[in-house]
Amino acid sequence: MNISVVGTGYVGLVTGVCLSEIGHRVTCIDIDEAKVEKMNNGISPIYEPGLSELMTKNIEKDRLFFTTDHANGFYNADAVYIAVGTPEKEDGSADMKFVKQVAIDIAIDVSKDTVVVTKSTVPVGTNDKIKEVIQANLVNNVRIDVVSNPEFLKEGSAIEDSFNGDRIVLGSDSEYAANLIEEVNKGFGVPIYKTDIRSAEMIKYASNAFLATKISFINEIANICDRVNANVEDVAKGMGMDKRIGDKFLKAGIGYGGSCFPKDTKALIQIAGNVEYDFELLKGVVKVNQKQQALLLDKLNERFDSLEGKRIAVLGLAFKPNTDDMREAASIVITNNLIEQGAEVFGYDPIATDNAKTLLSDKMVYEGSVEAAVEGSDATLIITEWDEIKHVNLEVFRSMKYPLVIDGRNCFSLDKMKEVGIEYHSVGRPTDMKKKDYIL
Ligand SMILES: NC(=O)c1ccc[n+]([C@@H]2O[C@H](COP(=O)([O-])OP(=O)(O)OC[C@H]3O[C@@H](n4cnc5c(N)ncnc54)[C@H](O)[C@@H]3O)[C@@H](O)[C@H]2O)c1
Ligand SMILES: O=c1ccn([C@@H]2O[C@H](COP(=O)(O)OP(=O)(O)O[C@H]3O[C@H](CO)[C@@H](O)[C@H](O)[C@H]3O)[C@@H](O)[C@H]2O)c(=O)[nH]1
Repeated sequence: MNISVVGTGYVGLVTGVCLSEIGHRVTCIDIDEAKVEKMNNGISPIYEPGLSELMTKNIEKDRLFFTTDHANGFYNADAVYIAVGTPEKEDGSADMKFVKQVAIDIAIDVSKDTVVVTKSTVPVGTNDKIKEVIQANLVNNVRIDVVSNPEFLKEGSAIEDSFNGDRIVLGSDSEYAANLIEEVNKGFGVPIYKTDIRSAEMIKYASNAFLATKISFINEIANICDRVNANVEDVAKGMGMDKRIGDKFLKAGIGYGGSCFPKDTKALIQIAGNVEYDFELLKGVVKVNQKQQALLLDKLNERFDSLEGKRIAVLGLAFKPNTDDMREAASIVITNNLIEQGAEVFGYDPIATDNAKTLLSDKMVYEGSVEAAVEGSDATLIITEWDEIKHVNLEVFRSMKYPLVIDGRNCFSLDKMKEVGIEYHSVGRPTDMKKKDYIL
């Protein structure tokens, strides 16, 4: 089929590339000229494992195109996918300005019967509004149906998730449109769940809120483990063996970041508030996450009287491994605070440094390797569990002024760190060693 995808961010580009991989003719549209020029030259504007290769392959097969021109991009489209951003507004609600603009673009430029498919995460009721806006501005005499098709991919494994997802959710009030989009997705071989529009929209928010709840829950348990000398990794393993609980998303650390959980939890609180419902549990989840992001700072401040003039190495800046995405990364809160306290901060990330430079303080120093960041530092903080960081030769920490590692992602074995003689603090795992016990 002929498909247009509007927005070529993490969701739009992955969607467009994967739809072309299963045989559709896909045109991706973006208003960002620099991005479109890059993509037309076969370069992916984002880092996502496997994306560049699939992109090049499908451009060469003549079934993947990029343009800034909506009319050209919509030409002959059987379906138009909306994949633009829905960022957080100041009050926590989702900003629909990009989605609204796309609805108007569709109304003006679509020239044949089309199914509009919303991939963006949008508040309950938005797809009905999208249809209203399109109908109110429609230039040509064409039929428009709407399908809510929320996206569940994770950054860093987006391609893998697209072909091996747990489900594809399609919400529509038109049987014809739902069946057409079911047909479009058949090539993914992922189970398809059809429902009404509002339930589909709610499935997305409820799923993200539930996953965020699991993370905040295990982080609270970790904080208690810290105080009672239990090991949260063993606790999570033992809990996860119960199939009703499941073993996923129980990794304790310094909280969730990224472009989705932080904004979607707040948006759901607003969605509930709009119908006078106080979502108390989710408010707690958000509060716990804010507290958790400061955990490494608390541990560091307990350890030093003052951070003034201290050299602190920060390993990992992206919000999670295998992505260059810095949105809502814990590194933002942590490095800003360190710099405010007068520390000199030396950061290293294998991929996200360019994006970090646009977001972090200009007092940050960026190094090209773990070794360079760590050397001569008073403390090393681990923020993102990149493989390169998890598998670093532990001897590297001996090049610090004093080998003190505070790990927000539980990357290293407690026994190994003790054996090598590194003062090591992690999240929810017992540390029985005092400073004097460490080999210098
Ligand atoms: N990032 C994720 O992992 C993820 C996963 C699932 C769902 N989502 C949801 O998907 C949506 C998109 O997220 P993202 O991270 O891909 O966003 P993004 O910010 O990375 O990309 C959005 C793109 O849309 C383009 N755009 C804006 N207005 C446009 C217009 N009128 N016409 C054409 N292009 C336009 C922007 O230039 C940008 O390239 C959001 O609602 C998000 O919540 C994101
Ligand atoms: O056990 C865990 C799992 C994750 N995280 C953190 O949670 C955040 C989000 O991680 P992840 O969910 O893997 O990445 P995202 O790309 O943000 O994906 C989430 O958000 C997307 C956007 O809505 C959804 O599509 C995905 O299904 C959902 O997992 C990151 O900061 C992780 O470090 C933890 O702290 N502990």
